Amino acid sequence: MAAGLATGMVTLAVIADVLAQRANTTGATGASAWVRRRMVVSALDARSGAPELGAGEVASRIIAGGSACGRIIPLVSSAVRTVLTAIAALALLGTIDPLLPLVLLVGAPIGYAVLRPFTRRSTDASTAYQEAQGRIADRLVDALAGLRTIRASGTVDQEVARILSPLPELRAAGLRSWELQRGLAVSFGLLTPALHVAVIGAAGWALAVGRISPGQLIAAVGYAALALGTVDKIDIVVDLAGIRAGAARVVDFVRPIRPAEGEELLPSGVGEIRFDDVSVRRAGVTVLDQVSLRVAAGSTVAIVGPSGSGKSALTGLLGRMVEPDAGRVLIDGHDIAELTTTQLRQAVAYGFERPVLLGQTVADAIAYARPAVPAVLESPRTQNMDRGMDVLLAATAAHADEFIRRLPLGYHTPVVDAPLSGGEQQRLGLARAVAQGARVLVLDDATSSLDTATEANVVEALSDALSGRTKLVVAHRAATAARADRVAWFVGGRLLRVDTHARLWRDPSYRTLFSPAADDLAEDRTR
Ligand SMILES: Nc1ncnc2c1ncn2[C@@H]1O[C@H](COP(=O)(O)OP(=O)(O)OP(=O)(O)O)[C@@H](O)[C@H]1O
Repeated sequence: MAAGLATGMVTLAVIADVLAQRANTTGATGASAWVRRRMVVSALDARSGAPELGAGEVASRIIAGGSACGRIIPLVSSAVRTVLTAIAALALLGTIDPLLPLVLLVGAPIGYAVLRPFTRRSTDASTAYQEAQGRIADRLVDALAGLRTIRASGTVDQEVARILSPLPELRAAGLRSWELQRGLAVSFGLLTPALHVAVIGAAGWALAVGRISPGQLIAAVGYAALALGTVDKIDIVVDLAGIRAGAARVVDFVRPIRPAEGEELLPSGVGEIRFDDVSVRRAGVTVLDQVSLRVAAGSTVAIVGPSGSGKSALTGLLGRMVEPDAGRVLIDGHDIAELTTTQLRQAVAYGFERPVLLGQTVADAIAYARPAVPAVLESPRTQNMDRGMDVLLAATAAHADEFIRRLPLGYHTPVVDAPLSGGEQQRLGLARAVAQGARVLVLDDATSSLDTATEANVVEALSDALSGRTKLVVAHRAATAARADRVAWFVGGRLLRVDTHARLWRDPSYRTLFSPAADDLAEDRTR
């Protein structure tokens, strides 16, 4: 009976071995690809609610977390194989004399007592190691983003020291891991031969008293070696600690995304916006406090306020880049929390102060956020023609067409090869927002790099191209606020007043929001 059990166990171990080989190839790569994909989505999609981390930390979590999760399947199959082999060896020992496996099992509580603190401490050391790695990556990414400042300030050495300052923590965590592993190897290195000697002793005694034959003694020595061979697989436990640390950093990052995605289009609408009693709190700070604001369809509302008053938070709510802690945001009566990404992109377009241009060519960068027309409705050829026309019209509206045509390959110039000034980048960002064709346009300081004359031209051309669309414009220049139908004035996250620029201008504290040069211009316009 025990021999049958042992044969079954050995067979299972062989099957587990075969499965492990497969798991190593397909399962592991598939699992890490799946986890990395989920992490990338979480990193890019504001709706995931993933913690806001630095770019380097995100990259390091995606790399380490993905590989940790990919190692889980082979590790589990290897652990199963090891346990089955041990059980089979113990069963075979039992067929010789039931006393012999009992001698070996005496070592089990000792092994457990050594392993338990090891896994906890080793996981802590792996976490500390991965955190230090993330901090270094974060600082490096920051420094690369500010390369011009570092070079201009001549602070390369200082930056190198700052980037590498977590190195001692990294080293300490690495050393701690090695020390723990060494300690474990020593403990098991002593335990294994001690148990082997104990089994041989017990088998020798059994031979002496006539319980077993000399042949069985030789077999018992072999089975005991087989059972104890599994103890040598402590690298499984070491690996497990690293995987636990990496997986914890994945679980913390990957959250379910809501709502369900779909391609259903938003029913047509005029672009009325309503912020209903919206509050936003971040890190214990009230960024927006019970804000209620209605923006009539087709109108332009300027958002003004001192630095840090919540202007970007308010505009970020519309594109769900900022999630409200209380209240609702509605576009044409639809709660934006319920919209799919496609519907939201159909409804809201952004022009940023420092737009990042994504896409291969300049034309791609302009068409980047333009929703694709479902293929069933239009042929690829018509789609290409429409795209080309939309790009051209958008570039013209943003006063970008002229400088784009001067680029080496015009609209086909690769973005990386396009030498663009800050103002030109802003105009491409505006063109991208126009090409998106959304009913609501948010301009967050999107014309700040343009000189006053160019800004006036761009704004005029944009109002023609975007007439009828609702606009929310973060304004730092009085001239921009003066052009809006109404101005929403924010102070410390609260909406202080909503009125026309001309009426607000009578308030001296309102005038202090704008620079004196712009004041003169605005005053001229309001007269
Ligand atoms: N994720 C966050 N964690 C902590 N504080 C935040 C967060 N986001 C915004 N804040 C704080 O909320 C306040 C409002 O920020 P916001 O960017 O909306 O201001 P703003 O009016 O657009 O300022 P500026 O004109 O300088 O761009 C600031 O004090 C900012 O530090």
